[in-house]
Amino acid sequence: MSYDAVLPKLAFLGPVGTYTHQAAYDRFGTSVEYCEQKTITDVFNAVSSDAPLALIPQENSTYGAVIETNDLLRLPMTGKDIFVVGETTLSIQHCLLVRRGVQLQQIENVLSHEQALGQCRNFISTNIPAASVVKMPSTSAAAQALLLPPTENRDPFKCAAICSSIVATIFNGLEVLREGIQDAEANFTRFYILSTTLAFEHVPPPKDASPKRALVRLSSSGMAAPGDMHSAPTITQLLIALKLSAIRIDRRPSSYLVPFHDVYLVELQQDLKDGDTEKSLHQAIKPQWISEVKAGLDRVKEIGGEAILLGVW
Ligand SMILES: O=C(O)C(=O)Cc1ccccc1
Repeated sequence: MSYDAVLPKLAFLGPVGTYTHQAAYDRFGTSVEYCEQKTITDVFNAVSSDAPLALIPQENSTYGAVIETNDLLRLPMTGKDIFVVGETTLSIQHCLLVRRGVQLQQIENVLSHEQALGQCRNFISTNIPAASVVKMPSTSAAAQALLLPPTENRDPFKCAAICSSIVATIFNGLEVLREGIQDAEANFTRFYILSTTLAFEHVPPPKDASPKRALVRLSSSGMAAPGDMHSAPTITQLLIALKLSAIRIDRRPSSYLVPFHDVYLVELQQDLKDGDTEKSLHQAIKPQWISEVKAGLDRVKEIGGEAILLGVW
């Protein structure tokens, strides 16, 4: 009789060696089956009853929001339940990776994920100013592209990838030319853990306890025509009605055909109340926090706003 447990599947931005993969492994270790996806959108779309967990990058401490992630979260998730059920942060040190033997002065193209290219802007403009930057779906995919045969458009012996130094140990034939090339010494990326239900059980607790958080999507009513925008609730009115502490706000254009009609992705954090200690907050019961957030969303709806719960952790 076999006691092998069937592990839940976790979708991540692949191939192996991406920062998303490392962040996922730091949190989930061997408790899940890892399923690599080509893009952040593919990761999002992979979340299903077959793969109930996923990890996607959400923001970087130097380059800011991951737009692709915010744009996936801003759309009403019609017909599909995907919730943010946790967050995890990774310290990021980028390296410049090349085909073995390639020198800095030979590099004409620098390939990487948009975030990594943005986090190394000063390094590129100071050290390889003539190089063009090429956006790739992930840092590891950029490294893998260096191993492809030369084409009319791209000679891998004139290219470099920005990625984690771990990638040099995964793919043969590549070497690290420079290390620690990110513009800021302290460089962190925060990832969202996604799941099919708000109360998915297989998320290991974070190493450091943190207060309860939630992610909500707020907007004025999408039915407002351009002329009616003045009567629609403002972001200040929406936040006042919510009556919960907002710790981050990202603004993106809404999917409605009203120019400059925006949605706000608002991260909330549970407040300390009389008698609460930091410790009790960390141990706070999730259903109670969910009720507090839902009551806030109801208050937003009462003043004519749209409010949707995107996650609780
Ligand atoms: O491409 C990767 O490795 C990712 O996981 C996305 C990313 C890129 C750069 C910094 C953080 C996350």
